[in-house]
Amino acid sequence: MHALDKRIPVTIVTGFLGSGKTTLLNRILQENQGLRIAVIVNEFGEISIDHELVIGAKEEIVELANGCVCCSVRGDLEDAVKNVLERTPVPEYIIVETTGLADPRPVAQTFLLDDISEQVKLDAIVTVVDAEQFGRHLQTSGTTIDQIIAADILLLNKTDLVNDTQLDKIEREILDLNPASRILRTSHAKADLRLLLDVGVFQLERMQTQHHHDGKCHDPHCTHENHHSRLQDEEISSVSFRAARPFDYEKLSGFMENLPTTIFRGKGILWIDGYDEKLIFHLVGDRSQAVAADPWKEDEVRENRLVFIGKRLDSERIREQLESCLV
Ligand SMILES: Nc1nc2c(ncn2[C@@H]2O[C@H](COP(=O)(O)OP(=O)(O)OP(=O)(O)O)[C@@H](O)[C@H]2O)c(=O)[nH]1
Repeated sequence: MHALDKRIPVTIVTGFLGSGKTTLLNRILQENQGLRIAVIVNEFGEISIDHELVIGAKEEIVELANGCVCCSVRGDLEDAVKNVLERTPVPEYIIVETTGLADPRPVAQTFLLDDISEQVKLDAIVTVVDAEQFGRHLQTSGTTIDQIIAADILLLNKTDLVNDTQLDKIEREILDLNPASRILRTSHAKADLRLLLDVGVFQLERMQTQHHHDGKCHDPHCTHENHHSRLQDEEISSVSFRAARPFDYEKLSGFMENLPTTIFRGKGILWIDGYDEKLIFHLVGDRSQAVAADPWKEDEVRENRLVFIGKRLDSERIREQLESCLV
């Protein structure tokens, strides 16, 4: 901590869907066990899943399950920050993980409000970039560009999935958009946390001078409607599915192998017939992964929770198909 400034540092972690934000968050929580970190997560979609995917420090997590992504989150975020500041003992550090579809700048504005900035100082906006999906993400959503432009620090993540030539090319593209950003290359978000936390690199000027590339939302107090309609322009939506019965493994595998290509992110906590463990499911682009987690606890109500995010999704059809995979 800087000796003269006693305010609590805040890091905003942003980055497109599936880029590795929660992976980074878990790394920070695991490696910084001595530090009292409060975490505020905000996710896209009505079903809360992220909460469970963040390891440890559960009681320190405040979740903003607002179903939408955006600017209107500021009111909720303000409340969440105030709530965190009222805790005893007060946290020594705050991390906010935005949804993959959020422009981090309105989130950052919250920390510049007078009553909050007395106690809290914005340390850095950290943007996680998925090196493998970078090109696709740029095409999918203008938000990717917003997130890169807003970054003080960029984590070029998933370096294990692409070669050095590709990484150099992405780095050049990033620097074209944001020449002042610091870029750290990482695999599984393994960054040196000394370069990431409490580094004091947030630049107010960046927020004031650089505006949206698409001509929308120039006002820092931009409205929910504004951002919401932008998502509609981009036709991005989410489909949530919840069921109190288990999935049949074979049927579900068949469904997952034939997902529409317009889905670019999926995640879920799965209850599979015959398995005692929860299965954590991730889909990013066309790469999917299912990992066994802790067993269901005896007093825990078993259920399936899944969310898919993509463009022009036929939600009825996806729900029907999932329904037919249940036992
Ligand atoms: N191969 C590889 N996989 C990674 C890396 N980082 C994260 N992943 C995987 O990518 C998937 C998504 O990671 P998350 O950390 O959940 O991504 P996120 O940005 O929090 O996702 P959203 O909350 O949906 O925006 C998971 O399956 C991770 O295990 C990496 O560097 N390499």
